[in-house]
Amino acid sequence: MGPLKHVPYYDNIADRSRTPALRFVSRIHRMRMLGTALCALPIASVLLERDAPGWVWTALLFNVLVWPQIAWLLAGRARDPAALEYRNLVLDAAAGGAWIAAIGVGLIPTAVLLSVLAADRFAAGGWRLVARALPALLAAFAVTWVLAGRPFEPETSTRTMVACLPLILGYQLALSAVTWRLGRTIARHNRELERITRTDSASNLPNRRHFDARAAHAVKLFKRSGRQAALLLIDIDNFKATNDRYGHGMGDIVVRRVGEVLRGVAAGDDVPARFGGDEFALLLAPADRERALVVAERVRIGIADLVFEAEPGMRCTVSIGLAETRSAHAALADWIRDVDAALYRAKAAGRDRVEAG
Ligand SMILES: Nc1nc2c(ncn2[C@@H]2O[C@H](COP(=O)(O)OP(=O)(O)OP(=O)(O)O)[C@@H](O)[C@H]2O)c(=O)[nH]1
Repeated sequence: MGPLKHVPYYDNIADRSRTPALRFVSRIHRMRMLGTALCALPIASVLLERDAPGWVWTALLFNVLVWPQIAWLLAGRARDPAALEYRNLVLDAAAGGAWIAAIGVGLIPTAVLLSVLAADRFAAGGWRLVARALPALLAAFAVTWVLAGRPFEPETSTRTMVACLPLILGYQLALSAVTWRLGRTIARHNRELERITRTDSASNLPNRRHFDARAAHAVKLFKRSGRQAALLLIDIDNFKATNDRYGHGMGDIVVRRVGEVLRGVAAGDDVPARFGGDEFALLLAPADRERALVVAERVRIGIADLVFEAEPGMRCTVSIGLAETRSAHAALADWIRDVDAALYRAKAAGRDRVEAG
């Protein structure tokens, strides 16, 4: 088994889909197998009519059965599988050009082959790939056409037209399905990316940027429609001492557990968030002072009651400042200033308490 370790990990077929580039190659591989098989039907129909020699049939079988596997292996082993697959797609186009010449430019199969070749290249690499593939297609067509004695038989028999149907119906549908699946994957990735950009990874809570946007919106809503909201700033008490005594790792666990308490307390449109460092925020919307005081007390007690398995003797308390929206708040910063002042009073009064501003 020694030499195996020199083989790239994606040499194992089951591993091929592990990178985006190889997923791309794998998608093209499946489409190539389907496409070449379906393209072969009208080509074979014309070759039968033209009584083509054995070596032409061998070339067709090679193109349908062997070439997709070679392309797949080459792309899988390449340093840059996607770049190699683009080259393979250009070779596919050249093969297409040669077959169009071999069938004497039969009108219907030529039109269908050209449309599939163009759509496929466009789906994989846009206009650039179409522009790269076109000269290869034309060159292969010209060489084959001259070598084959310039055959030109545009009429298409009924059988060849019927042989085009699976390509027209099946392949275009398969290509649409691939494009649709790709669109769904991109949409899912975008959602995940958006979630990551608004989440603080240590506490798994929305981050300051997201919080600021939601709190600023709450200020606007209050001005526009009088919808009351309340803001809590929650600061861990003596967190530096906790870090010094139990280690930074335990401090990180505290941050995560505080996040869990805030998430558990938040309801409806409330926004729990990591405000920064050892400070957290909870936007309650809608909320009057009464609800804010009740929720703040639940947060304070919830955190004071936390038990840490790794350090059963460790306790964590928080000081909380709160204020509801007021007409004096021209902007979010004014609201935060009020809440901060209340928090300062809670710290000054001995910590582990709630103060309303
Ligand atoms: N482990 C850990 N520590 C953090 C994190 N964020 C901030 N801290 C620490 O939190 C501590 C905050 O210290 P201070 O601002 O002095 O406040 P404090 O010690 O909590 O004291 P008071 O707020 O006055 O009760 C600093 O030592 C920071 O390094 C974090 O994500 N993980």
